[in-house]
Amino acid sequence: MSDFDYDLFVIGAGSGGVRAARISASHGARVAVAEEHRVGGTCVIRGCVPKKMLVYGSMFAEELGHAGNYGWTIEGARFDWPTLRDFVNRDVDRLEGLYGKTLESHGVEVFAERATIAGPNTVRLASGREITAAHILIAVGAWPMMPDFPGVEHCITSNEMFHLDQQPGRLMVVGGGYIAMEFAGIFNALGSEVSVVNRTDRILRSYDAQVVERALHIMMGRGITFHMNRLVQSVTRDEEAGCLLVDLGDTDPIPVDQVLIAAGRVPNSSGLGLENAGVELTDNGAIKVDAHSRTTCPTIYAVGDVTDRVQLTPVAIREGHAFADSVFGGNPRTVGYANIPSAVFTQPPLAGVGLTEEQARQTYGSVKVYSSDFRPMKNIFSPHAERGLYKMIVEETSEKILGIHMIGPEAPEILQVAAIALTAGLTKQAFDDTVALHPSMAEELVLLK
Ligand SMILES: Cc1cc2nc3c(=O)[nH]c(=O)nc-3n(C[C@H](O)[C@H](O)[C@H](O)COP(=O)(O)OP(=O)(O)OC[C@H]3O[C@@H](n4cnc5c(N)ncnc54)[C@H](O)[C@@H]3O)c2cc1C
Ligand SMILES: NC(=O)c1ccc[n+]([C@@H]2O[C@H](COP(=O)([O-])OP(=O)(O)OC[C@H]3O[C@@H](n4cnc5c(N)ncnc54)[C@H](O)[C@@H]3O)[C@@H](O)[C@H]2O)c1
Repeated sequence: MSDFDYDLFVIGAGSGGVRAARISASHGARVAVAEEHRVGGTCVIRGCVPKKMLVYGSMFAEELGHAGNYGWTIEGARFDWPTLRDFVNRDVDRLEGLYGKTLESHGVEVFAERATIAGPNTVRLASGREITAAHILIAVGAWPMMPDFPGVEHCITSNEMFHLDQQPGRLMVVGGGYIAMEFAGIFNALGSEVSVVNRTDRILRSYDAQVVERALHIMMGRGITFHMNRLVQSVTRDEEAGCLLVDLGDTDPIPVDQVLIAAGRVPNSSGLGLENAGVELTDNGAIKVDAHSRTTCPTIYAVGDVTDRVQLTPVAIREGHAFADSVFGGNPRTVGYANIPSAVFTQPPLAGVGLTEEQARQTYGSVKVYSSDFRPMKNIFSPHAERGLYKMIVEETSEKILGIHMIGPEAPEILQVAAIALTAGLTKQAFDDTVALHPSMAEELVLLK
């Protein structure tokens, strides 16, 4: 029995922290967790899960819009934001309960308050109580970055989007990344007038340029307005008109009802008392870690968004699991960051794994690109004549697959399975040898030319 109160104290009960706590406990460690907000963290409470549910809710608009072509008459269809919002938030409550139960059933003690580092083996709770642990894991996530312009206090972040009293009639989204595009898609589908302000002429920078070009074309076709190469100069509240006025510098101020800032998320590392244990930060405020997620203090580890390696839930979970296996399971291991699949849940969604065409050309000089540009059967009945695009980038001689990128209905579902091909190091031939499943959209992947 050690002299410490616990073998492990986890700060933050989000994706990384909950997994690390549960697995460490199952390896026999005595574990406690502090959570200052709600168990589940960003993904469950105000990220992936409620976001995806809003996407599902908003997709009814399109289905209902072309249901008539399939012979359905739907009378009196109308959308009510509070109903969707409350439904989603009830499910978030349910999931929060399940996460809490999982921790409880593994014997993990939960402190529902903020914790900071008081020393290499000591945390201090907001109540003032100090607790000691042989190891401390920092899993406090990231927080929305707010740009510095006059009136930014009138703007909201993705955190507030899940609790809006009313659906904004006019929504302006600032940023061109995942969060910006997903919320633009949701509220466009729900009938809001949506505009996007992006500081460059490129959105979704980490995705394949040709796929992104298609996404942009489709989003504009669906009525989203893009103000490219612009920065918000100021936001003022027009009390009389009951709206916000956004100044982009070169036009008359644009009246909107809400401004969503989606300009990236910064590691949640400030005010954590890291200096009390010699835990160092990188230049952008991320906690410095080695391949085993160990910080510059040997007893303190960090996983997930606070380390700013890849800000995705499955990555935080893997890092938390590898930490627990390494420190308490007698199985030291690291996380592989190659070929992480990801998706943007726009409408239609896009998804990708491996190198984009530009990255592959930069790395290999010359590569082969196979593609399929097709009209999904589902869209034949739709008012949108939108086309899907699938791309496979392969090494020139061996035809080993370097990347797969796609836009079209259900792209994330299809890409998750296709990503296995990169992990397994397959070549294009393996796809050619696979019989098509007809009629499906996924069959385009084994018919690429
Ligand atoms: C709108 C949105 C949509 C997203 N969609 C996706 C998606 O579709 N797919 C995907 O893979 N990823 C998505 N993400 C990213 C994903 O949510 C994060 O990568 C993931 O949650 C990171 O997990 P984490 O454990 O590092 O931190 P978090 O899940 O953020 O957990 C950190 C926890 O620590 C708590 N905390 C912070 N400081 C303290 C303290 N001092 N004391 C006690 N508790 C503290 C916080 O309250 C929080 O609960 C999305 C994010 C957002 C914002
Ligand atoms: N589907 C998913 O997997 C998903 C969904 C949402 C979020 N996430 C994760 O959360 C992270 C954060 O999402 P995000 O969309 O906030 O970040 P992001 O990094 O994807 O995009 C940030 C955007 O903000 C712009 N920007 C930066 N500074 C700005 C400024 N001062 N003014 C105006 N624009 C500015 C950038 O050019 C970029 O377009 C993502 O990196 C991602 O890993 C994932």
